[in-house]
Amino acid sequence: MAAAEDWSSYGGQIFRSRKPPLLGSVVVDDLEALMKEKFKDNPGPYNFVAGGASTGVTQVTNRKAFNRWKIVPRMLRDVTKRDISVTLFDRKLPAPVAFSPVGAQGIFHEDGDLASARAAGKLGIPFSMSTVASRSIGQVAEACGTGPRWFQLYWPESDELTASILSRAEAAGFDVLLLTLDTMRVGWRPRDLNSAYVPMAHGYSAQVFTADPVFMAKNNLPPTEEHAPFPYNPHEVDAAYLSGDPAIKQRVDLSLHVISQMTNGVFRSWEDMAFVRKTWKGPLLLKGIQCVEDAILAMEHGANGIVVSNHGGRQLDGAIGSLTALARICADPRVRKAQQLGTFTVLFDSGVRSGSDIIKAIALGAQTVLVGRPYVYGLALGGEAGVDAVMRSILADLDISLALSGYKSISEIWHKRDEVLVEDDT
Ligand SMILES: Cc1cc2nc3c(=O)[nH]c(=O)nc-3n(C[C@H](O)[C@H](O)[C@H](O)COP(=O)(O)O)c2cc1C
Ligand SMILES: O=C(O)C(=O)c1ccccc1
Repeated sequence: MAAAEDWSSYGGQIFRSRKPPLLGSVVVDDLEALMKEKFKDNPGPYNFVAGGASTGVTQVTNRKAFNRWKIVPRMLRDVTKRDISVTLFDRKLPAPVAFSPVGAQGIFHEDGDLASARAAGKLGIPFSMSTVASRSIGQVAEACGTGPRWFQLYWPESDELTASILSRAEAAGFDVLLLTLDTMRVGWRPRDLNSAYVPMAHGYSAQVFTADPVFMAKNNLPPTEEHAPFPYNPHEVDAAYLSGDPAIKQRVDLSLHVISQMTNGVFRSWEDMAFVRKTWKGPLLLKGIQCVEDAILAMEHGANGIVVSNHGGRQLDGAIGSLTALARICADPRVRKAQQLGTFTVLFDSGVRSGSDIIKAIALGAQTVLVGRPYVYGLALGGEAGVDAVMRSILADLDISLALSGYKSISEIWHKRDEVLVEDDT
């Protein structure tokens, strides 16, 4: 592992360069607006990433939940030397930060998932590859380089297919599995409905499957590493499909078969978990947990941890804010004890945008947070370099915020919840 980076120096580099930051702003909301502008003639991909479920209230609640807690900074403490690294599953990570799994990245940039995986790998931050990625398992694994590789599973109906995907992910060096539970069917998303656009229907999220021998054998085809092109125009894809263009027709039809395998409205049960637990030997985390009872059930069914998440407010509208759920789950003495013993790991996502957000999540009991939309805006605006810029900004903000709070390390924050935070929703 390289010498610890001084993440806080990122701002100084910008000032010395006398040039605005790479993407024009280091503010996530600005990047969202810049992406909207860039995609104004083809708004589907922007609507897809920026939108939430139904009225959008849970997406807003996720952000508001952070405001319910405030950090109480301490002065005159020796925090010149700090360490924002953490250890997860016996591996040292540079920061308590990972990439959330995001499907269909090929709709945002020509390099798709490869750009994000390369940026993650060079930073040494875990990249979570989605089941509905736009590139194959082998391609993403290579792009991660020496960085940690996590794999996210949307649970296929066929056990044979599940076993095939998991064994290929393991063979490609993915060593942590996130099993997403909150998307047995995709939520009601008005923005996607209004633009009549989802990437699945255009063949941008089937590459894990089209490279899979079991899936392709069921369709009487050989596995392929090919992927859909960029730039693309969904109207051209539709027109080609309707006119019977055989290549496009095959891509879209296979993509529809993928949907019929998962996110298809067939809901699984806790009993079904035994198969995934038996099939995946490494750490297994359940993504989408929002209450204490389900965290305990996760433990009882042999999961090694959870990702407290509401999918960035994209699934159940009106759901509890994810940070509020985190606080309730980690206040439970059984969860806390298992975390301390190292037998259960609690990660968090949905709404993380800044360094202070990360400090709050850690103080409330998360061991690492995942970041979703912010890096996608970086990808859409600047490919690999754009993703790198977004993540470096968040890490710099985290390191500086840790110092200004008067703490030296992430574990100090984790152990001192009552000292670090006060409840105050002004
Ligand atoms: C465009 C997009 C695609 C996503 N695709 C997946 C996916 O394939 N699998 C998954 O488990 N979660 C997926 N998510 C949810 C993220 O993993 C994560 O839970 C969420 O984005 C976190 O909230 P944030 O965007 O506010 O950081 C997706 C989110 C977005 C924005
Ligand atoms: O949009 C999502 O949140 C998501 O999980 C997904 C589902 C299918 C394809 C791409 C992304």
